[in-house]
Amino acid sequence: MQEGIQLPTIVVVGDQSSGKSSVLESLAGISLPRGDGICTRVPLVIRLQNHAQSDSLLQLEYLTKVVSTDESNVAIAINLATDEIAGNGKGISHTPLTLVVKKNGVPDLTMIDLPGITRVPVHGQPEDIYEQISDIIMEFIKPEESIILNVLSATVDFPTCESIRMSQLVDKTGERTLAVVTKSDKAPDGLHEKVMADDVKIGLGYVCVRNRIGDESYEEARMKETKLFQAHPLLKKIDKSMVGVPVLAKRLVQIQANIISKCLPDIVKKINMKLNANVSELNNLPRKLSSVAEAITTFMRIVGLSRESLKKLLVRGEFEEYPDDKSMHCTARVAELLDKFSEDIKISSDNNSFLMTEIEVLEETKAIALPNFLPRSAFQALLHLKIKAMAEIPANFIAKVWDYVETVVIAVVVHHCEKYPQFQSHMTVAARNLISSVKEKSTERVLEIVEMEKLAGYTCDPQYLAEWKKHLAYSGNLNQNNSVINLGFFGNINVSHLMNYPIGIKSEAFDLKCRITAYWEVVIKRMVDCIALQLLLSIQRFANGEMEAEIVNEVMDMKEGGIERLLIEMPSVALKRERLKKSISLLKESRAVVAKIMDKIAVSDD
Ligand SMILES: Nc1nc2c(ncn2[C@@H]2O[C@H](COP(=O)(O)OP(=O)(O)OP(=O)(O)O)[C@@H](O)[C@H]2O)c(=O)[nH]1
Repeated sequence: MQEGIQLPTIVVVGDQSSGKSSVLESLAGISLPRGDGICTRVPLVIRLQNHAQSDSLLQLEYLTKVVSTDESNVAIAINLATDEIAGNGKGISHTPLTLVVKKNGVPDLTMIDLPGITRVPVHGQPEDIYEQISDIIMEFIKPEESIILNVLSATVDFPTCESIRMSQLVDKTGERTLAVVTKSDKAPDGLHEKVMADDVKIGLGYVCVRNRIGDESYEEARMKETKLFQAHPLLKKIDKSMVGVPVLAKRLVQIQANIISKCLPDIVKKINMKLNANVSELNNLPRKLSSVAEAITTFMRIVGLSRESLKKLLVRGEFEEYPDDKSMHCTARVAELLDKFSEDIKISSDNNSFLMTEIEVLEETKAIALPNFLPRSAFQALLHLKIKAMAEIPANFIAKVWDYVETVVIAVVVHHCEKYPQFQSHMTVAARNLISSVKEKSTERVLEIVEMEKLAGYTCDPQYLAEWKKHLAYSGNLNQNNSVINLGFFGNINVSHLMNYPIGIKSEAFDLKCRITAYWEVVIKRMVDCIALQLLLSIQRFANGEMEAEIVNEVMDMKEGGIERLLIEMPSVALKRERLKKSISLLKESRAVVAKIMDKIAVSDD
């Protein structure tokens, strides 16, 4: 039950003061707290065990305590324990109190006494006392394994009993409900008829009793009970199989044996399930490291595994460790980022009207010189403008790539540290530090590449001259008077805004445009190739060794306590391990006990 496995139990329910505790007292032959107000304020589990010695042994178990007591003090001890669990007032609690009674002659029974149901709160009780008690009762009578012992006072009309209404909610046909009618001595009139009519559908039948009254001894009470049902003119009509505490004890032992044997296979299944779940949870718990040597070996193994995974993902493009997680397929994702980068550079252009930027540049670079020479500085100025327009794109691309690599590295590290969370934070810190410095270096190199392009227009690629000539071939069309003219590579262009410019300026500007256009193609290709190779190199260096070295430095850092600090386990994990170990040993023990019982049943069935 401690492990949340429902065991078959006999749950005693009844309206307030119906005589529940008195019935249990009669069965156990010991005094329990009795009274006319609310007495039972917490679930009281009474475990009766017949034992051979004449001395009885009584023990109370609650919260984390085990308290020994004896027959004369048990009622007081129960009241004190109840006060401790539910407070001194009239409050109630779900926390159970267990009373173990080992006594000669008692039936082997385990029963749970629950607070009596009352609609009206008595002085000092919370307004919602009915709901609180109903909740407790429902919790215990709902499981199919529970047998409901419904205690009804002979003095009341059974259909009006709250306890009947509640047990009917969970056991409509009454097949797991047994009724005990108390106070038969107080209301003998019509009792025979009442139990025979069975208006409230009690599947397991009725047993009428007369409990101990006042200071009577149990023996005295039993004798008076026997006499009552034998001699009373009205009560003697009730069948003898339906009267008296001894009959009740016998019926309960029988019912308990039946439900236990019916529920055992299911209980075994539940124990096994719980056991398996706990064992696998224990196996999955972070491992405990007991020595520095073990910590170093484990650490180096994790570092090695992480490096291997990163090489596969970042360099070799092998994704068998993450077949379904596309975000971890790095070579492909980085290639996509590179494609996007190359697109972004290509579309970065100025917003001026056709040829206007070139004309403005020519205006500003004119000098006292021959007119048919294109000034070199004009091309240079135009090149600078183009580079300025795209200057941020390469650095942003590098940042994006390394941010992405960081998420992959962290995921890999976290995965390999799953069972050793004490390594995780150190490794992720090291990875982040390293990536940030690699990112910085990488950005510097890329900015250098951009800077280089500003130095001078140069290429040995023959494509430049070929493309320039191809574009320039349409230069003659600038002489046309049409507002839209065909300019080959540039398409059909509306040139009405150029009408007032002399043809010489227009031709020079177009020549400049053809040159820069042909050259820009070369620049983009060169830049993308160069940045891509540079990136590949830094990723490779990172995956091949830099990362490992950084992590080892971070973890071995003597100032921070070195590798020893990894031996310290998280308290929550240690607690969980302890709890699981305890639970596993308890479940194994229970499994052995249940197996023994089932063997006994099998033998007796044979
Ligand atoms: N005459 C007579 N009185 C009884 C009998 N059974 C119980 N009583 C009395 O009825 C009163 C209530 O009995 P309890 O056993 O305390 O009832 P309970 O249902 O356990 O009470 P709560 O747990 O407080 O709801 C006590 O004073 C008992 O002595 C009986 O068979 N005959």
